[in-house]
Amino acid sequence: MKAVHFGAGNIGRGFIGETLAANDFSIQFVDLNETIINELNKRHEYDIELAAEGQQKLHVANVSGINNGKNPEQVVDAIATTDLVTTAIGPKILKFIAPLIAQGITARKQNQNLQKIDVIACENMIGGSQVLKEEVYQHLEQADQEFADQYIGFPNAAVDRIVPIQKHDDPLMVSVEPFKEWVVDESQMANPDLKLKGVDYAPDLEPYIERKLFSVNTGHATVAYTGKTLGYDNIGDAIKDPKVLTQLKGVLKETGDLLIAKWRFNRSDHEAYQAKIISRFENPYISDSIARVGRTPIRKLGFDERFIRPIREAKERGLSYEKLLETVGKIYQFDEPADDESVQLHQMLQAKFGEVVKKTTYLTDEDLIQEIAKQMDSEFKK
Ligand SMILES: NC(=O)c1ccc[n+]([C@@H]2O[C@H](COP(=O)([O-])OP(=O)(O)OC[C@H]3O[C@@H](n4cnc5c(N)ncnc54)[C@H](O)[C@@H]3O)[C@@H](O)[C@H]2O)c1
Ligand SMILES: O=P(O)(O)OC[C@@H](O)[C@@H](O)[C@H](O)[C@H](O)CO
Repeated sequence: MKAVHFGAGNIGRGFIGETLAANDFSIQFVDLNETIINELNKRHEYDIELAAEGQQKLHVANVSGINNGKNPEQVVDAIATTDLVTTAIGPKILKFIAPLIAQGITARKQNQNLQKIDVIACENMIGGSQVLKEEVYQHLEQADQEFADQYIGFPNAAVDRIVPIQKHDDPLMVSVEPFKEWVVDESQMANPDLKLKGVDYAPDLEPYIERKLFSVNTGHATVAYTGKTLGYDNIGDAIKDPKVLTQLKGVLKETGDLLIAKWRFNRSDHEAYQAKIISRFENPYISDSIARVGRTPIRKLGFDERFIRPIREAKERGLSYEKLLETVGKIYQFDEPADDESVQLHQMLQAKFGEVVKKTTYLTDEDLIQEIAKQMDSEFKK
């Protein structure tokens, strides 16, 4: 079996690669990073280290790389004959790889390749694969869209494993936490016969992606933004501060109450899920920077993202969202000169806070906009 995977970065090599290799796939990684691509083509293998006692090593073999900046035609050829396409490249990058995926689909039609395949976006976002589908369809003629409707699936997915930024002499080596969870929406698959071991298939992904995004990622971002305002640089140090831990627990209580009300999760199971998340953030074998976890703050303030969506839905249901709101106020203070969105956000702060809230969150609820603006004001006065 063959897979084409876009994004040979942390989660790409550290989780998707591991899973595909364990299912006997050969993997063609697509990336712009010349060093990584050259190493993949030189060695055709790499190691993963588990960030836990014993630091067990896992081996991934049968891999190669394509630089899509230099050899886009090789990516099209690879998609034309592959059994699966996956991505872990970042939500904002999906639209840039969509033309290549579209050309690959067109090539499959021209070659009369009627094997059904799925394209799975493994990004931290709601509806990632369907968003990618919309981008891909913009580059397909009507007849090619009809072909894709029949033979290409775009099932949404939720992927959970903490993989920090890597610092090793070996550029392919990747250290990952032992925990991992990958769930795919079975109802959206074109080829449901191809099931991977190590992946869960759900009839409806929404409860799983919301539980993951609004627990792991809302919680993680809360540690990052609260920790940053208190002068910390990494997650492990920040979470040791009782103020950060209290804020995290407060936020998880609010998203937990919402998730339980909305999806009927069992409360004690959900509390165990939350406790596990806190212990994962405390993992002493991982050094994860606040710069990484807080990256792209404007994206994280999005309408359907990890803070604004639970706030909107908690408000609709008359549930508390006070701690979420407090954390949102801190996001606007996130100052990371190497992060383009952080720099942009700071430039936006010249305008009235209400205007900044509208531009970043796309909220139209005036009361909520003013609540957030007031929170920003009080955070900036601290
Ligand atoms: N790291 C984690 O803990 C984790 C866990 C779950 C999900 N995710 C999600 O996975 C995605 C990737 O995150 P990551 O942490 O692995 O990031 P990363 O920066 O380590 O990896 C992204 C890779 O994409 C490549 N890339 C960027 N633009 C490209 C382009 N136009 N064409 C080809 N390659 C390009 C980069 O060179 C990089 O190797 C994000 O959506 C993230 O939210 C990350
Ligand atoms: O990747 P982001 O920027 O959406 O979020 C940063 C981290 O919270 C995230 O990468 C987590 O480590 C990951 O989602 C854990 O599964």
